[in-house]
Amino acid sequence: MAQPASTETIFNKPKIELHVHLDGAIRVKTILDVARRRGIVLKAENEDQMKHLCVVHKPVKEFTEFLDKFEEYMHVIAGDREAIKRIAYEFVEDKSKEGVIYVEVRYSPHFLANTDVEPIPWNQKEGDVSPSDVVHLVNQGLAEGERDFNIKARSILCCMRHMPNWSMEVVELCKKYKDEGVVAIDLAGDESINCEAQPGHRLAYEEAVKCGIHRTVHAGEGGPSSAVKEAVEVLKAERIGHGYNTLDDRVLYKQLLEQNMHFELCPISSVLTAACDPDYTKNPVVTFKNDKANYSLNTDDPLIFDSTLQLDYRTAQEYMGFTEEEFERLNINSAKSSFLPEKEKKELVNKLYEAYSMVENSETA
Ligand SMILES: O=c1[nH]cnc2c1ncn2[C@@H]1O[C@H](CO)[C@@H](O)[C@H]1O
Repeated sequence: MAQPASTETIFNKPKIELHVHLDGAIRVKTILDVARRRGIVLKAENEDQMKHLCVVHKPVKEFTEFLDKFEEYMHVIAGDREAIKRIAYEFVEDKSKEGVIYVEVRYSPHFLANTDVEPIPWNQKEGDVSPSDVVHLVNQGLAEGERDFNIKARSILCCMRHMPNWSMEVVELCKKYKDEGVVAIDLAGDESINCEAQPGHRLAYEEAVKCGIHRTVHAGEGGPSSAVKEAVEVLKAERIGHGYNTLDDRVLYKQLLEQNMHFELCPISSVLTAACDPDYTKNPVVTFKNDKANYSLNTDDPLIFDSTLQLDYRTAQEYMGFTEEEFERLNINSAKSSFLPEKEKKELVNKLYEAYSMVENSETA
């Protein structure tokens, strides 16, 4: 994989990030600290060794090879109240250092729980941290981070493709914690195993529509364009996670461009998960940009890709022809496509106009 040559800071201005997994954005040091405190023996003794276990350096052969990386460390954090709160807090600090002023972070509450979850994930013993406790702990960590680092952080709860039985609980948690910063539901995991959404997912998304919970869906990343169509038409997705393979269906793509559908694009992730061609100049992100689509640029899983938002922006600039103007345009579109209530969204958009010294103009996007 080509690595950008320059080290200068690209687009050193306020940014929005809409697609990043909390459990794919944990500090390596934190994994080691928590393992030590809990007496969990890892295959790694230091940060370098741990990084070696968690990081995908070149495009994987199978998407599952990427998802398997989570197995290296999730059992360390899951079921531990202090650790769950800590990763959320540290996440906000890391994002503030990257110049992000608004972030929507996503995770599966079930993946971090050790009770009231069937099956209990990561070979954990039963404990006392339920999916609901997880959401409350993450909310606390994010709120403390917001206060200390002066950025706004909201969260999205993930259903998992292979666990349709969890999805109704996920939407119930979205409802329960609406006032604590949970803004939407997502469907993540391996699309290729289970491309058509199971009834459990469909029912959860119907409930989300009914209750005014915002919706995004991972689709058209490893899966085909039909998964994107289903996400939009059946699951009523308001944004698409990744969506690269939408481009295979020109009619659908044109329709989504006309609808101003927001695509949550993740350049480095798209190459390392082998969703896209390893040659960045041929990446679908270039087409979305050239067509002036509505999209965001995101890290997805910075721990696993050993990346930062800066690296995604630099890659976009060096290999995909991104300009300062395009970075501004896409961030304004990202703010407009955020799942914030209208008033807060407007404030966020205005903050960007101000930071970019632009006059508000509804034609800009
Ligand atoms: O790029 C991705 N595509 C699909 N699923 C993903 C991706 N990155 C992470 N996860 C999955 O979402 C879960 C909740 O955060 C993660 O545990 C991982 O299994």
